[in-house]
Amino acid sequence: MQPQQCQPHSPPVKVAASILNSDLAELHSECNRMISAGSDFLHLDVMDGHFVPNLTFGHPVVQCLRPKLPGVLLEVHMMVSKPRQWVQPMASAGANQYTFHLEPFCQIGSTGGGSDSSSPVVGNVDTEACSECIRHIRENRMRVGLGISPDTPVHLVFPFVESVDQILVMTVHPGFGGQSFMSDMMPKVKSLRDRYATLDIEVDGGVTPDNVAQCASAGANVLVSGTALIKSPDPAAVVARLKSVYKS
Ligand SMILES: O=C(CO)[C@@H](O)[C@H](O)COP(=O)(O)O
Ligand SMILES: [Fe+2]
Repeated sequence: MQPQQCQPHSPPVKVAASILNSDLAELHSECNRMISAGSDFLHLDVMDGHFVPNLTFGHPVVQCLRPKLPGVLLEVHMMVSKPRQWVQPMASAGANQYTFHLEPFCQIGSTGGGSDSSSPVVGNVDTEACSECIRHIRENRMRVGLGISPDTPVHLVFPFVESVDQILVMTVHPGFGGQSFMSDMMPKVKSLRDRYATLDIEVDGGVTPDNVAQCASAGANVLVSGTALIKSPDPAAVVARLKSVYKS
């Protein structure tokens, strides 16, 4: 595969394994398997059944995993309607990065799309409440990620970029692993990279070696991959293929 021309000066590529579709009965060993395969960190998808129509796990699971994964960065992807509520419990449990969504701080418009609150947003962001959540995450000594669902315009995160560590552009409608990658999210990624040369830009949902070139050329440098890694007989080869497009 020809090295993909990716954006100049982008920060280094990182692969985060999403364990959502792993054998949750063997979660600890699945996490170790993903780290041994070369994943840079773990992406734990927390869902509350309100923000998205699915329910997964919360801070008690993080608390159990933490001592068994020394030195591993744990990102919690908070697909929850009240992101501020879980900041302190997750920090106490040992999460290192708290990635929450903008949508709970927005006036949800009736613009079709999904029926849950992760569905389309027409704007009117409660800037102060979102900024306060960011401050609260910082006070709890975690890295800050801010995510947008597919129907949320990218410009809504611009006011927050300088105060967070990472912006997450969802490339599926949040709620489930194993969905198909949404290529039409790449203009959002490019719009962010064109403005913010050193920002960590994360893509999450359906990312595989078959579509990673699009992510690289748009400017994403943090790749969340779940099914493509978890279900592979050789996850190390998948990690290598994901990273290979970034080698100049
Ligand atoms: O947040 C989500 C889904 O809501 C993602 O983290 C997916 O769980 C990633 O899994 P794949 O789409 O790569 O299988
Ligand atoms: Fe996720």
